[in-house]
Order: sequence, then C-alpha cells, then structure tokens
Amino acid sequence: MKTYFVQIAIDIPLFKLFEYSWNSEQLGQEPEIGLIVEIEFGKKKVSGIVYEINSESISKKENSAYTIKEVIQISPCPRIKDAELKLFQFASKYYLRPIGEVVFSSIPSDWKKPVNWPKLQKSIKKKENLGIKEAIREPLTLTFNEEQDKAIEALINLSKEGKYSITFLKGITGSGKTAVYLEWIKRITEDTAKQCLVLVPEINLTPQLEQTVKNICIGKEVVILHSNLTPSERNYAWWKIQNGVGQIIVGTRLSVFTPIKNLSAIVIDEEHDNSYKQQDGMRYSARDVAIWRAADLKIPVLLCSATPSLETWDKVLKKKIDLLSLSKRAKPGATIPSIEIIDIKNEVNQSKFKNLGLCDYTLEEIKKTALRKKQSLIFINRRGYAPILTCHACNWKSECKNCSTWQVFHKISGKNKKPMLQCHHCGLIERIPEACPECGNQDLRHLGVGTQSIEENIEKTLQELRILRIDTDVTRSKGSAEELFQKIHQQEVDVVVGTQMLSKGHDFSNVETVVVVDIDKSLYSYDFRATEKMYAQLVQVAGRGGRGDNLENSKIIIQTAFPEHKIFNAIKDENLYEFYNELLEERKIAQLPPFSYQALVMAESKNQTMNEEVLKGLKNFLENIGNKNNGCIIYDPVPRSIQRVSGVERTQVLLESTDRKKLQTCLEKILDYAEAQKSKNRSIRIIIERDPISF
Ligand SMILES: Nc1ncnc2c1ncn2[C@@H]1O[C@H](COP(=O)(O)OP(=O)(O)OP(=O)(O)O)[C@@H](O)[C@H]1O
Ligand SMILES: [Zn+2]
Repeated sequence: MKTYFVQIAIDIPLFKLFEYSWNSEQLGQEPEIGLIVEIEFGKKKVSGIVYEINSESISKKENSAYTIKEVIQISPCPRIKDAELKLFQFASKYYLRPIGEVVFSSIPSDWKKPVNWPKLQKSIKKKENLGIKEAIREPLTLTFNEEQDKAIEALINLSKEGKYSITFLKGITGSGKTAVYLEWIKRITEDTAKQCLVLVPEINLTPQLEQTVKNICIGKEVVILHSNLTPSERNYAWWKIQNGVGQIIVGTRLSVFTPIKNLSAIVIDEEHDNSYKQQDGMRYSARDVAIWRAADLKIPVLLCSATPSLETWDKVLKKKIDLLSLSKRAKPGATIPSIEIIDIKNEVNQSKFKNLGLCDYTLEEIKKTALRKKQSLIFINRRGYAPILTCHACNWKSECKNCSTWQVFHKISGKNKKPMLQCHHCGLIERIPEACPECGNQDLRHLGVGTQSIEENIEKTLQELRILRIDTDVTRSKGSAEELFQKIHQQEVDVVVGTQMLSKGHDFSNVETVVVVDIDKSLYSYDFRATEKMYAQLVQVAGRGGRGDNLENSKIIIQTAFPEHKIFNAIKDENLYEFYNELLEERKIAQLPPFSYQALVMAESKNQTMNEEVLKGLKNFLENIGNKNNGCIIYDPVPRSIQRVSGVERTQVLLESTDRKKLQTCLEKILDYAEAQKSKNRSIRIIIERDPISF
C-alpha cells in the first residue's frame, strides 16, 4: 500500500481544494473520490470530501517548504456516489458556489465535525434497534375517474421505459393530482429496491401529506425531510434514504441534494411555488436541480400544479414537456366555487372600511356562512396589525432604523402580547412611542390592515363567531401550525384569518367562503412576475373553497379597487390558456424570461457608493478581457428594491442573455472579478444569483 495525495473540498466559502496526504496503510484502504474524511484545517479538525487523487503532490511542486498534513481518518458516512458528485459539480458550476459548500449542504450538519461521528453513529444504531411502530392503517383506496386513470397509466408507462422524461400534470385545484402521483409512486415502489422523491414547497404542508402518503402507500417506509426536523431526526432520515430503506421521500427544497441510493422517479408538487428557490447562501432552484438530476439519472420527473410557472408552460406549448390534464374536481360532491369580484373603489375612503378592511357585503357573507355551519377563510398577505404607524400632524412614519422599510405595528407581540413595532426584515422590535418622535403629537395612527386587525375587526363585528388566526407569529413553535390546522379540520372554528400559509395544498372539507383582501398593490407592481405570482396565489386560495360535500353555495370574494384587471377574468374560469398566452406574448416582446435568461450580481456593504463603484468596475473588467458584447446585456448598477437591510446597503447589476451558455461564461468571468475584489476589500460582499425571482 502506498501514499497518495488527495485534494479535499471543505465547507468554506472558498473556490479552492486543499491537499492532504493519504497513508493507505494507516487508513486501511486506498483513497476513493467521494469519501468523507477527517482532516486538520488550520487548528480545527473538520470533515472534508476527497475530490481528486494524485500519486504526486501538487502543492509541493509549487512550494517546496510546504508541509502536507495527513488525512486523519475515514468517516463512517457512506461514500458520496459518482452520480451525486456529478450533481454537486453541476450545482457548483451553475450556481457558482464552492463544491465543498454544495456537498456539505446534502449532509446533516452535525457530520461536519468529526468529534460528533461516534455519537451520530450510535444514535442511528439506537433508532434502528428500536424499530418504528407504525400505526395500523386503513388503506385509502380511491376509485379514480377517467382522467385520473389515463394520467396514471401514462405515468406508469413512462417509468417502465427506464429513461428520462418530463411531464406536467395540470389539474385544477382539488382535481386529485396528489392522488394521481401517489398512485404512481405506490406502483413504482412495489419494487422494493426503488425509491421516489416527492418535493413539496412548504413545511406546514407535510403533516397532512405525510398521512395521505402513508394511507395510500401502506407498508412503504415514508421519510419526511424538512428544515424543522431535530438534528437527530434529520440524521436518521438521511441515513435511511442513503441506504435505500426509506423508499418514499417527501421533502422540501433542501432534499433535492440528498444522496438517494436508487432514485427512480421525482415528483415536484406545486412546481410554480417560489419557495423552491433558495434566497440566500447557494441560491438554487430545487425544481431546476431536480429536473437536471432526473435527466442525468435517466428517470421520469413529474411537475404538478394548477398554475404552472410561465417557464414550464412555455415548454409545454413548445412540446418540450408532455402534458397530462385533470379538468374536474375529483371528490364526488365537491363544487367549483363561484367568483365574486367586489369593487371597493367607493368604499376605500370611508372610515368604516378603512377601520375594518372588510366591506359590509363580505361581513354579511361570512355571517351567513357560519349560520349554515360552514367555514370562512380570509386571506391577507400581511401579518401584524397595520403596516405603518404614522403621525397625523407631521407625517412621521415608523421607519426602521436599520432598513429602508417601515416597521410594522403589532398589537399583540411576543410572550407578553404587548403592542410593539417590528421590522419584518431585520427583526428590530421597539416599543410604540407614546408621542410622535418628531413633533410630540400624541395622536399616532396606524395605516392599512394586517392579519391581527382583520381578526380583531371580526371579533368586534361578528361576536358570536369562533375565530382563528394563522400566520408565522402564531405558528413559530414546532408543531403549532399542525395543531391550528387540526382545529380547522375538526370544525372548531368558523372563521380563519391567515397569510399565504393557508393557501397552499390544504384539503379543508368544510370551507364554503373564501375572502381575499388587500391585494391591489401587487396588481400594479414593478416586478415583471407580479401578475403571474398573483394569479397563482389567487387560484390556490380560491381552491381551498368548495372541497367537501354540501358546499354548493361556495364562493370566493375578492375585494379590489381594480375589478377590471385582466387577472380576474382569468381566475373566474381557472382557464389559464388565454391568460398565459397573453403573459407570454408580453414577455416575448420585452425579451424577459422565459425568452431570456437572467442573473444578478449584487454588492453589499455599508457604503452604497462603494457598491456602485465595484459594480461599475465589473463592466470595465469584462471589456478589458475582451468580453464586452459576448451576447450578454449588462445593465447599470441600481439599488435593490429594498435598498438597506440591517444597516447594509444593497446594490445590483442585472445580466440578461438569450443564450444560457453565454450567460454562464460571462458569470464565470465575473466570479474571478468578485474573488479578486473580495481579497482587495473585505468590507464588501459580492453575490451572484442565477435565475433570480425577486429583485
Ligand atoms: N378519484 C377520487 N375519488 C374520490 N375522491 C378523490 C379522488 N381523487 C382524489 N380525491 C380526493 O379529492 C381531494 C383532492 O384531491 P388532491 O388533494 O389529490 O387534489 P389536488 O389536485 O392535489 O389539489 P390541490 O392542487 O388543490 O392541492 C382529496 O380529499 C382526495 O382524497
Ligand atoms: Zn429593519
């Protein structure tokens, strides 16, 4: 046995591998790419992954005084397999992040410290010995309708072919998409060697889905993966998946990187959902990574939604993605709610409406719904009591000290449930001033509505009703969201007020009336995706109504001052064809995604001018290396839409190209520039983001 030199990737933000020597005799085996090992880095003992093997040292050649440290030991982690290494390499290159960071994002973080290894192994053994006592379940068997049958058959044929395919299952809300893909997965996993990955957008969606998966796929080991698991839960889940024991994996975006022994199919539920996009660290899209992974493994991938992203829909139209459709609600007795657009133009200036945020008609309908023993759901995308506190005399506003945004007025805040001002960006919490900090006037007023004020208004006006509020302020502790959703399922409440947490995926059986308030700002937004996002949100929210028996009065009430906006016609018949064609046409004319590819280069520091200088330098840099017009448009530096967060000034440059490869080449050059800037000036952070969805 001999000595080798291995290049190791570590979880640090440096685009560099580190050389160590490998004493095969001492380590008991020859080196292999993908092994996780213990090394000394600086003075710390850390985990690293073997990424390259050489028989001679590279660093010694360059610098003979260099002493090369030895790999200390091999971890008990299974070796990262070639297919996964390829996946990590792709993500590292495409999203321009160091490989070590990508690899270690796929492993529970406790494994990063070698001192933990024995403890982690012990905990896995303990859990294995304990065995899981799964409750005995009544299998949920559905008689599928014709469309569902057709979709299932088509999918089964695809998985039999054993090659890459990409299919979009378009189904109106409640049309039984979940039932279809679960039946498919159940059939695939009848072969006990096979594993399937189901990606879901939100953590709070998984409890109900977990039960449904277990009731349909009886006897299969279902593993749930999301960021709210305890470290020991995550560790065991990851272990089971790697070893092929967990056959069905239901997880949020991070699970897309999990090593899976025999991955045979991927489902991306609610594929349009923005939470598939990671917005910090490695800014990846789990949907796009999942599709790449499926193509690489030559397995089928299924995207599902009632409201596809325009990117996906464009590919459907171009026949790059196959289409399967479900056009009816699946449950016998379920209805499609009627849509009522309520014009509030005449009411917005009336003090009654201003105080309540709800018009008389809406209140009346909520009351009638409760009298019929049905539930109402009020959707407002803003938590807190009111978005701004203001002084009537001098026009002072509750601006955050650290950010270029307003602090939100919370009437109930923290454990003591006291009124406070909260910044939703930096988290700054302050007492409500007794008088205006500028002019001393004591008459401070709040502007606009939030979940808390709507809740309070209904409590006051419809006293006999039982009300529940669901937003992240009340669901912060683990498991509490689940408890609250149970209250809705068990008919313990008449009216639910909540944020978008309410809108996705929930299968409520007694919601008759759905009310949507305060959406007008998003209808005319600078964000070119605003209409698409709003459409998806409205259809999803509307889709929570009329899902059970005896809900023929089911209706969706949308309060708006712009009833003529084209979005409302599109929602009325859940017919997206025409509406999407129109949106695509607009994007085509403006050469916006999906007709071009975008990236952001962002600079963050305490100094806006410095940010701009550095970003301006970027253009010169590209010109100097002869890259001026390499098929990319590079726009001028501008402040981000929220310019300052936590005292940090944020500036961006947008890059656009109709050619993905050209954009990639350009970004790789920019990465060199960013790295050079970083070593010159430590007070500035440069971030590159592919395919951004918010600006
Ligand atoms: N063939 C069927 N017969 C009876 N009930 C069905 C059938 N298919 C699905 N269902 C039921 O209809 C309800 C909605 O189905 P599912 O959740 O699969 O729809 P979905 O299209 O995924 O909905 P959404 O997009 O709104 O989340 C569920 O309660 C499900 O059990
Ligand atoms: Zn702030």
